Amino acid sequence: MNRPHVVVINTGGTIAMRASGGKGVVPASEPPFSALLPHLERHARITMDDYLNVPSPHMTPRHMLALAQRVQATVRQSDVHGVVITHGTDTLEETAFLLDLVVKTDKPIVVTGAMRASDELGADGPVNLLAAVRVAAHPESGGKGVLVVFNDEIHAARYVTKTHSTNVATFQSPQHGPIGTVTQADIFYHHAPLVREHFPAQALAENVALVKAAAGMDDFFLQACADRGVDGVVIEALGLGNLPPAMVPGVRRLLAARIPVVLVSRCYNGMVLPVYGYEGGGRQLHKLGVILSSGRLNGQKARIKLMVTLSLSRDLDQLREWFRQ
Ligand SMILES: NC(=O)C[C@H](N)C(=O)O
Repeated sequence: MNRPHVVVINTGGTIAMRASGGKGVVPASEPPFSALLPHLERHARITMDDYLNVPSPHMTPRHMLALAQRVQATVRQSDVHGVVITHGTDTLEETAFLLDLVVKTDKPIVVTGAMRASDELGADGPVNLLAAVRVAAHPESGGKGVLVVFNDEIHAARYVTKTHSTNVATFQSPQHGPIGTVTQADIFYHHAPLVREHFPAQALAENVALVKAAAGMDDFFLQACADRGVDGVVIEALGLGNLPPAMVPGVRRLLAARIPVVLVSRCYNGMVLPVYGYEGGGRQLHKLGVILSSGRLNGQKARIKLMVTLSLSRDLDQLREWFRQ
């Protein structure tokens, strides 16, 4: 049988950690995947690429961009059918979304990980890796953007988020649900994401801050962003895109310094819109020049998108257009 060639790029995370050494859960000296190879090889010809072995809180935008370049080079190889990336779950959605924005290909790119260390009872890494390889090898997995496979579900990188700090069903797409299901027999897609974007970023504007709004907050963090001269700021605003009035002076200062400010909602469903006209309301912020991200991205993903897009343009109208999706 001519099996598809799938390259597995390992970057670390709990899937590659051990819990039993008395030091807490820490990276294993070697990714523990060799015992799984016979199972994976039933579905694809596997090449293992042990690229990094870091906890995902140690991942930086620089690591993510270097990974994107590695994935791009891998999918350029004509004999490669798809790529699987193993990754820590804490920042998995950020890496997956960056790959979604930057890598240009219709070949399947699948990101997975685990919630339990490799030597824990009920470790979910092996079954997640097997499912990810099966998805990457499947003929219907191409052209859907970067996929996140976890707990037998297939999610679009754009919409998936880590929702639980311990549960193996942590990855969910709150607004749209999974796009497919992995079963013992086959893989089934239910729908496909309509929004796909590509930004040919060669570098990132790394200095983008993420600030969360809460009742009664003032502009302390926004002033600190202006003092530091950050590249941009994403604010997780209240509801439909509103801020406490005491945050507005900080917003004005950032905009006067031509530092782009992007607004998303701290609600995990819905979007921000220029509706409320009161002080700090989304309509006022929009008029001031704040970019309202109508694309339903959460804060951490909007931050990744601003890092990517700012590397291509600092024009506010252009950025506003890009943040419509
Ligand atoms: N489940 C995990 O992978 C969490 C871990 N802290 C990481 O992101 O590396």
